[in-house]
Amino acid sequence: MIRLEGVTKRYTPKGSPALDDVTCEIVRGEFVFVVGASGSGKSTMMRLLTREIVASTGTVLVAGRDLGTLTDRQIPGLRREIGVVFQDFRLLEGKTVYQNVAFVLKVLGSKRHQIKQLVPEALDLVGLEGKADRLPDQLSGGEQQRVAIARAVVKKPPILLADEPTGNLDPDTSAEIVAVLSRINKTGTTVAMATHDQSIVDDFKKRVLELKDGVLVRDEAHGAYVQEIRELHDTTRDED
Ligand SMILES: Nc1ncnc2c1ncn2[C@@H]1O[C@H](COP(=O)(O)OP(=O)(O)OP(=O)(O)O)[C@@H](O)[C@H]1O
Repeated sequence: MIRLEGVTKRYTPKGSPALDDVTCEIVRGEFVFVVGASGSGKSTMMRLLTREIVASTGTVLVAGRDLGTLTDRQIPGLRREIGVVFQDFRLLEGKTVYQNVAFVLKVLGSKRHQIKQLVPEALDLVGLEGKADRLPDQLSGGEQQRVAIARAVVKKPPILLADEPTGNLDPDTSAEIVAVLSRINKTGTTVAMATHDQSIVDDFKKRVLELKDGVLVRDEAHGAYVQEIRELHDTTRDED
């Protein structure tokens, strides 16, 4: 579904790499947290996957496409396969919740009857039933992020990328948002979420990819935000 092979990204030819020789694979249906300090390369990884930026070296494969050889005309096809959610919800302020979500389908050329079916389905999935006619400024931050998630998944993409989706939310609301992402993952969507929210990562116990200065330093199933010292002791004991 997603595969990085020896991927390095430099924003400037002589600068240090934002991603440094990263190799990893995310298979269909997985939920992965990408963690690391500010500047470690999380957003860079997300932006490579949507072909917003291109790798300096290495191969990025997404939904069966090699993004290094993708032509400009093939980019819309890639973007149909990927829903994206950001920290700053990026909603259209003058449009209602319903219109914000329907807008994506209109741009894609969906028929009216499809829009009428798919938008309420997406709003139900994120727990926004009954709020379709509100404007974004009549919603809480958590509700606005739910709209952004509904908008990302209404076209039923196989992949959902979320870049710090809880960065503007309080801890309880953050947990609700990740629960929504987890529910979407259970419908079969592959989810990758960049975050530096330690309690979220520790509570949800998903696969963790950790970046440090652009290097992938950890890839752990059911991981915590920080690698536990206890595990290191256990490993040492196992080796005795
Ligand atoms: N457009 C750009 N031009 C030049 N350097 C950039 C650009 N975008 C990011 N960088 C640099 O690349 C490195 C990785 O940045 P990136 O935004 O991927 O990190 P991050 O882990 O997402 O950080 P944060 O958690 O603060 O969003 C940083 O050193 C950053 O300064």
